[in-house]
Amino acid sequence: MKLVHVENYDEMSMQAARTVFDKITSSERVVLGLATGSTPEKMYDYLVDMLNKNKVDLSHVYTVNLDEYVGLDADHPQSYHQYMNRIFFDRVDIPKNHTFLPNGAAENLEDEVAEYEKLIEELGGVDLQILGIGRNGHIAFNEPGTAFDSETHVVDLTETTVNDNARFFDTIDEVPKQAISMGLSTIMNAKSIVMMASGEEKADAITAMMEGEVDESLPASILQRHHDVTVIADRKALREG
Ligand SMILES: N[C@@H]1[C@@H](O)[C@H](O)[C@@H](COP(=O)(O)O)O[C@@H]1O
Repeated sequence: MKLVHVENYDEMSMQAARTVFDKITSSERVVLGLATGSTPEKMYDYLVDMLNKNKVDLSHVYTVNLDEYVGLDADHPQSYHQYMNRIFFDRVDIPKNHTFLPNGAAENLEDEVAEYEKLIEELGGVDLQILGIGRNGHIAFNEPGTAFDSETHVVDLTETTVNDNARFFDTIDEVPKQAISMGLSTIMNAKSIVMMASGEEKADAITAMMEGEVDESLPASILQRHHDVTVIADRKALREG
């Protein structure tokens, strides 16, 4: 695991955006694994600026998102589909049929998770996976206790995660209690991984991920077994004062 120390959230975002930009502009074809949440927001802003300023042709770019809430239609303002449109897809020219998220409103969720896992394989796998990390060490929506060999699956969200995500919904009752998430083995299949972490609230998870036991109680700890993980973390997430 390579650790990139940065000063603050802004620098973390810029550093991550540069990594994605370099991957896009140095590849004939690239499959990006994309994340949601508040951490990657500024990374997308910087990346959009870089791509548009340099007039980069994006017809060779494919994207698959880590997760989507169950029970929200793709046009629900708080769905990750809409998050991605707002923050990225509506601002750059990646062909719309090259971008994929799980369908959280699928009739048959078990079919949906199997199809999504198959889609990722058919795309040739993820070349560069962007990750955030939850306070409890979850990645995507793989909560503590998720099997390391899990593929794309339906997950029950913990109270911590539901409460953390409540900020995006008007009432706690509206917050979805389940999600479709790439599994931990799905994530580990990515050729390269970049994790972003900013702020004191991520410090325990980051420390445990990098220095703790590789154990299913800390989903992110599986990343210690991956051959190419870069963690871009700011001083507060590293408790460097
Ligand atoms: N599914 C997302 C994760 O992908 C994200 O990493 C996590 C942390 O979110 P934030 O970056 O807002 O702290 O929240 C959610 O659980």
